[in-house]
Amino acid sequence: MRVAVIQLAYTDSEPMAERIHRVASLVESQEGADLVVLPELWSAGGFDYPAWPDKAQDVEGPVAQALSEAAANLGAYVHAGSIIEKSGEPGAEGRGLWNTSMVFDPDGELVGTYRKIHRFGFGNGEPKLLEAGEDVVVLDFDEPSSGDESGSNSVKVGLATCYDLRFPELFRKQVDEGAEIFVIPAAWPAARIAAWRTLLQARAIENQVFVIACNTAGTHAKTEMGGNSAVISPSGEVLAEAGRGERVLTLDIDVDEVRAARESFPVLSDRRL
Ligand SMILES: O=C(O)CCC(=O)C(=O)O
Repeated sequence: MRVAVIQLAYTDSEPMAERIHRVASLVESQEGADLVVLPELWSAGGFDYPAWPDKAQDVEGPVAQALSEAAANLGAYVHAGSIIEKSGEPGAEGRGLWNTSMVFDPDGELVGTYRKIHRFGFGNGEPKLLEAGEDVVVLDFDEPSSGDESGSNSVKVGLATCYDLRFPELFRKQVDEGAEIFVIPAAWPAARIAAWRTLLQARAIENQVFVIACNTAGTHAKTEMGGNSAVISPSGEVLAEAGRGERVLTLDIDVDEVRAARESFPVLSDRRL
């Protein structure tokens, strides 16, 4: 499976409509990719809290339309990062806004959404403005190359977002639902990038999965983003890693390595529940 991780940089001065257009073109240019991944809240601005209500949209809004079209034109799965989702239903706390990831299939169909469960901000930002997601999401992707020995040719992909990375129990739940890859878009600041790198490796090692993590670059809302998007193997090897600036990481991963790692070192079967 060829993966393209688009570590996007943006500033406060780029209007949202232009950014959507730029990002959709970048996605479409990833020829040969089977899965393209974008960062968290790139359209609304990860730390631009005051802008969120105005930039909120539903899962059929401008970001969804542009990325659905890009996925279909490219013929690849696209994890569109996340949007500030505004829904007609208010939600448990009456706010009606969520930090929601969207995934499109190679026909451009929306095949999954994930509402971020752990809200970041310690009383400000997400906990003040957004609802918390409630559902663990693991999607089935068609594997592009031939299937494994059992004849199966689908891959199970678990979704999480940024701050969720600090909550290992979410990822264990995904593993219990069969996850072989975790896809994690983020707007993780430079100030804590050492923790990001360590936690990505930890989640890969302890769950024996591929981790595909797409962070934001650049500085917006006075917050410098940390970059260091990465793809990590089921044994914790960093297969590709970006630096601080805008960059696309492209590489092939073999999902059979997950099954092989779990067979040769069956640590998950030693869990005591
Ligand atoms: O946990 C962190 O240090 C960063 C989390 C974050 O920025 C987010 O979830 O948006």
